[in-house]
Amino acid sequence: MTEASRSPLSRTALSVNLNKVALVRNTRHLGIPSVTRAATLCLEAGAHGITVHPRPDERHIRAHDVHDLAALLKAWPDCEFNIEGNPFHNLMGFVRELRPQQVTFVPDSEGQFTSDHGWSFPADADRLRPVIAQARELGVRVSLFMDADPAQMAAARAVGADRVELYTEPYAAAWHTSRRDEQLQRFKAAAQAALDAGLGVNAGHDLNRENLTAFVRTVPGVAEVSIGHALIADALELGYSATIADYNRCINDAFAS
Ligand SMILES: CC(=O)[C@@H](O)[C@H](O)COP(=O)(O)O
Ligand SMILES: NCC(=O)COP(=O)(O)O
Repeated sequence: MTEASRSPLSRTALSVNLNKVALVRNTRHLGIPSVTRAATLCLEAGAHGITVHPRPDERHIRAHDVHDLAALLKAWPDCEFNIEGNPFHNLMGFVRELRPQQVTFVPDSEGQFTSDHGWSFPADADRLRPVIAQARELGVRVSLFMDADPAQMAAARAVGADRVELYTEPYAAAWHTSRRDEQLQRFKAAAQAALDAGLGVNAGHDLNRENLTAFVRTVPGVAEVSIGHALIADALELGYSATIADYNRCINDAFAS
């Protein structure tokens, strides 16, 4: 995969979350499926980045995976490494040591089943400000995981964040219901408020091949989507190459006139 054949980054970047590859790997002591092999195949197929969420209980991504992926991504200078997690648990050590291109702060508790809400302002402002400053001083872009609430975006900017990641599960859950359009409008308003506040916009959680095109078409300025659960499930059936090609098609369809 050359820079010329990768979808141009002026469009929405696809960052592949590899948590679920590690989850399967961890059920045996055989090292398969390999997280680094999965990353290589996804990047070769045209993904723009790799995301991991090393939870404190190491149920899926383990500390060595984060180090291995950081080393691997050095060979892919046009691609980004995005590490997600709670900056008040285990995340900042990875940030200081590995300096990924992006870190996404997520307000999960230890042992949380999966991410299900964003930061809340003004409640979280004072504790977030110093950790955001630390990461940015290390040259790491900071994205805050946020519910799609337009009223929260200026506060996210005021604490120093570069981007927000809109938590898309409510949109994905509404996809097969009459609330789909209402959710799309809600995310559109939140993204516009973020852009107006000077923030970049990322999005993720339960995005899939059904709901991705409408999201990227309707919600303004989405710089990056991070997708794991559905994408890895698709890859079990289609293989990584065909799966990444189809997710990039979903994104490109959003920009087709
Ligand atoms: C922040 C976010 O939405 C994802 O990282 C999601 O939490 C995936 O984590 P799991 O794979 O552990 O569900
Ligand atoms: N930030 C969201 C992410 O990385 C993947 O979420 P999901 O697609 O596994 O729900």
